[in-house]
Amino acid sequence: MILTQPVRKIVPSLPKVLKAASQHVTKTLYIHLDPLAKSRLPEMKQCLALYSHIITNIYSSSPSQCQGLDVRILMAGFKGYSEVPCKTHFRVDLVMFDQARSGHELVDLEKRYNFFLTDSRSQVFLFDQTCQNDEEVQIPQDPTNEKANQIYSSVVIGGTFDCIHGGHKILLSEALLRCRDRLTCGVADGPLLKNKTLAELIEPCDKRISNVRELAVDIDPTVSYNIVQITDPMGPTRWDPNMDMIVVSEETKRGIISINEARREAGLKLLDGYVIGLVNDQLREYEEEEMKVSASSQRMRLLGTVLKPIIPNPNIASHPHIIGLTGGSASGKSSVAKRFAKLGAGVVDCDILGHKAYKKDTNCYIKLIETFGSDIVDIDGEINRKVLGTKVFAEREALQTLNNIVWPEIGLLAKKCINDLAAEGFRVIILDAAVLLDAEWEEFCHQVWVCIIKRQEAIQRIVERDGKSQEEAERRIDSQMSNADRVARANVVFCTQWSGDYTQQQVEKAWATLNNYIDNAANGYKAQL
Ligand SMILES: CC(=O)SCCNC(=O)CCNC(=O)[C@H](O)C(C)(C)COP(=O)(O)OP(=O)(O)OC[C@H]1O[C@@H](n2cnc3c(N)ncnc32)[C@H](O)[C@@H]1OP(=O)(O)O
Repeated sequence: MILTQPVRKIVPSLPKVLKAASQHVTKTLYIHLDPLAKSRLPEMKQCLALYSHIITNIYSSSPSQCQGLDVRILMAGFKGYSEVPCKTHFRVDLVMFDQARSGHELVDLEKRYNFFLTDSRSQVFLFDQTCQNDEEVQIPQDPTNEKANQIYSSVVIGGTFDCIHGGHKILLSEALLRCRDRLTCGVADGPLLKNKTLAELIEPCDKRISNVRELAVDIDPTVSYNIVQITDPMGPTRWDPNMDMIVVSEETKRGIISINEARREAGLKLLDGYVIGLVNDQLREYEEEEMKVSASSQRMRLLGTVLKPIIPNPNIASHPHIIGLTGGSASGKSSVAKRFAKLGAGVVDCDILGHKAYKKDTNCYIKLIETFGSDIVDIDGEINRKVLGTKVFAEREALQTLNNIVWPEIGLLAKKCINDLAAEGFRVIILDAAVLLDAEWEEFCHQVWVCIIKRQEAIQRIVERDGKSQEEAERRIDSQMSNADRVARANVVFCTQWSGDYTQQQVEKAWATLNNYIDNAANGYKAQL
């Protein structure tokens, strides 16, 4: 979409222009500022503040006006190059103008923007003289950002850049607006991610670096990029002499002081700082999510959605649909299974089957006593799980021996339960198994769903629920597979860290998607017949 109206009128008209434009787009909406829109502007200094204002407004209102679209503002128009963005990363199918033009102006515009298009030659004029009655926006003055109006050779930014959102795009654009030659971008990794919400869902650093690069080069191919992994908060600002200015958010502005202290000590030029405000999240529905646009909230919204494509399992019948539900100790797996049961799923609790597997006088029972000694037998003649647990959780090999004895038996019992539930008419069966992935029971399932919880929270739950000491709880968690490894094998992830309502909405989201998936698979099958 080409913004052609005078720049001072762009902001007031944004909600309706963005909404109208988004009706024509399914994936990416590029926004370009026509150079003529800049006519009658005062001096350049004030322009930068106005451009920041326009960019911030577009990115903060686009989530609600252009839901689901990847909105990208091309920097060329704001930096005074009219023809740079002719090679956008994604193909441009349609050119839109924010207002209708007449006569020679139209011919001129058409000529100028034909370069955007590849094979299709469509154009749309969104409004007939959109903003005649709209007020002109006043150029915002920001006394806290003294350096807001300067252009620098080398600019630096930093962040995690997970689930790229409007806040990241504002940070990047504000930096590019003031950057002439080189932009350094530090992408946080390793210890910097330790305390992040749902850190297991953060994309690998390589992927985040390539996402930032792809976006940055797309919106501004005129500068050179130095996009690097950082594992401490200062990254290359600690030693790189070729840096002039840093753009930070309200939350990280104190970082400028420590960076400049380190640079002073190293005898390096101090950095000027430019601070951008935090953007409110217009899509926020739950109080558990942050007020500002944040990757943490974006990750929270991934819970209950399909993160890894579902690959049909040829080893099992397509009906009933079997979900392997697993998670670390105290991850809330069984409570999630109960929620699915209420929605209509059949649940096979492998923990209960485990008890059944070594009931008195069964084969497993005899083998366990032979292997672990008669002291695991309680006065009632049954296996004392606490005693057995103490033996096996203290030693990896002993646990492996126990698993080798009981898993085949639990597996047989689970298959029988699945068949019984299918005969009762359940079309979805949840196989609730604590160590499903260790046992490689994915082969019995159509999908794997995983519950995760922060390590600290799991430890606290084990201490409170099972009466274990802090050390015992830590040992139990550390002896299990990590959340990151579980997530890597999961189609859907849940987290019970917040309120019951927040867990319930994850469960309902997953249930709705699953039922759609099963219906579509069934329809596809019928269509093939
Ligand atoms: C493939 C499967 O997932 S089958 C279901 C899991 N069961 C098994 O693997 C059978 C072997 N385990 C057992 O017999 C028992 O768990 C025992 C004897 C080791 C301990 O019994 P208990 O003291 O009653 O503890 P409990 O059964 O509640 O297990 C405690 C935690 O250990 C974990 N755990 C259970 N079995 C195993 C195992 N084989 N390997 C590693 N961790 C395990 C679970 O995460 C469980 O945590 P949770 O209840 O918070 O989810």
